[in-house]
Amino acid sequence: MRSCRRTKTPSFAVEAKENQGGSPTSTSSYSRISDRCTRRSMKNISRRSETICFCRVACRSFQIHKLDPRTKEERMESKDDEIFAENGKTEIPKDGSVFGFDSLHRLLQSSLSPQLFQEVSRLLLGLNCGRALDTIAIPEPAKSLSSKHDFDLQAFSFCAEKESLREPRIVRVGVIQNSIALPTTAPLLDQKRGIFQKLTPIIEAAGSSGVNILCLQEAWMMPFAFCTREKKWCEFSEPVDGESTQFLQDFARKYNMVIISPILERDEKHGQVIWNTAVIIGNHGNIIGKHRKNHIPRVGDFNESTYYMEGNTGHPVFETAFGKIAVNICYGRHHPLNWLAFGLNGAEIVFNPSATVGELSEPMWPIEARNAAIANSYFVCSINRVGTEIFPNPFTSGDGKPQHADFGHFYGSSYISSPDSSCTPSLSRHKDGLLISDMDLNLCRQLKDKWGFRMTARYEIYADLLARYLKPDFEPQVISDPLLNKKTF
Ligand SMILES: NC(=O)NCCC(=O)O
Repeated sequence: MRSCRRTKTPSFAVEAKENQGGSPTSTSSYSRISDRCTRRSMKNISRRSETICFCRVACRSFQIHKLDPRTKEERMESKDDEIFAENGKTEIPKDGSVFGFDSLHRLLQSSLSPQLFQEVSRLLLGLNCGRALDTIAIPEPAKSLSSKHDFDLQAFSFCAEKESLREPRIVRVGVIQNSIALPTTAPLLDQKRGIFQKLTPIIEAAGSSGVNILCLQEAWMMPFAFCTREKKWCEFSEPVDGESTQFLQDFARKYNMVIISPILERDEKHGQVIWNTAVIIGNHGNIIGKHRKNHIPRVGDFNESTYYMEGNTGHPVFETAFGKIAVNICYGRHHPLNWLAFGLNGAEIVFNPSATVGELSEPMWPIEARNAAIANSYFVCSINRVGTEIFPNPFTSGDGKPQHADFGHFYGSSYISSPDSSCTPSLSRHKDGLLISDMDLNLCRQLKDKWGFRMTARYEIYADLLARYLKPDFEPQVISDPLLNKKTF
């Protein structure tokens, strides 16, 4: 078991700050306030003190502080010309970044004074055991893999209170987000092998950092071609013990690591039926079991029901060497009962491997998994793929949009939520990444004891409602105001 120590100035944090140009604030930084910014901020604020305060925050948001790597002096670049076009409208960067930053968190870190950033982070990410999450020092081999192969690498640690009768149960979890390796026009086998090759250094980084449980993104071994409705993409499907599983089994054995591998599954024993499945590979390289996605999207270009069936594996929890885990695949995150069922079966960590795009779901992304972690007293690891995948033939989805050849931007932003409502910052919005987190699983029971959600849940009244609701003669319990349809004057 790892010990859960609080380090004062983790070297990784300092480095990350330098990389992001997060230099300390000086008052002179505020003096370069652009006319445009001043006009904009003054428009709606009348009181002088408020105006100054607002200007400072707003204008710093559009100025980028960078440390010159040679002189270590602060350079400041104004970004507002890049952000606002002539007509005053924002231009969304095509690369998927947040105006040149990997994430909103990093934009804020670079733009706010350290004190403001600390308070903003507290409000956005919450506190774990009353404190901001610690970063953990990442081993050198992983750091050099991340610089060589240009993937985002972040690591945090969730603590629990010390208990008198139980030892801490700290596990190290890793999640990987990635873009595809080759264009969707390349031969299918090359595409799949290209992804294997791309993922190898990221998985190596996880293994060499001592990750105990690693999860990849939904259908990681193929482009997310389900928008097209073309049947040729079915060729990517594999049996549970197929090539992709074998590829990962080697890493599981090498690093004594449980690996969750979400694939497109072909069930050769049942008439070639296709499923969206997570294979759970044990830390000895054995296959512990599988879970098939329960809820299939019927939204936008997510035409997934053309390809695979609604899962028939229930809500299994897999008892592994490192804890009880479950997998709620992508669209299942919109279904609170799906989350609940994994919790009722005793999950301590639920992984949510996903593939979703900005226009559709980005405002929901930071909320749903975090809410599930709180409501069910378990950890949730949310993973989303990255990049824009362009397909050879344009398609439509009956929603009035002109034909197009891509889903839109998969916005990455993988993150981890804790039952105490705190969460990590998210990985990059546009780059591959590995997010590592230590978590003391004792926190799950501690939160159950604190909030008593299980004890106050009143499942019987909901079981009764659901049983009635499922009957064809169900009548909703609505009590109408008797005066509704009467004239009262
Ligand atoms: N892969 C998948 O189920 N996507 C649906 C879109 C969403 O849930 O955001």
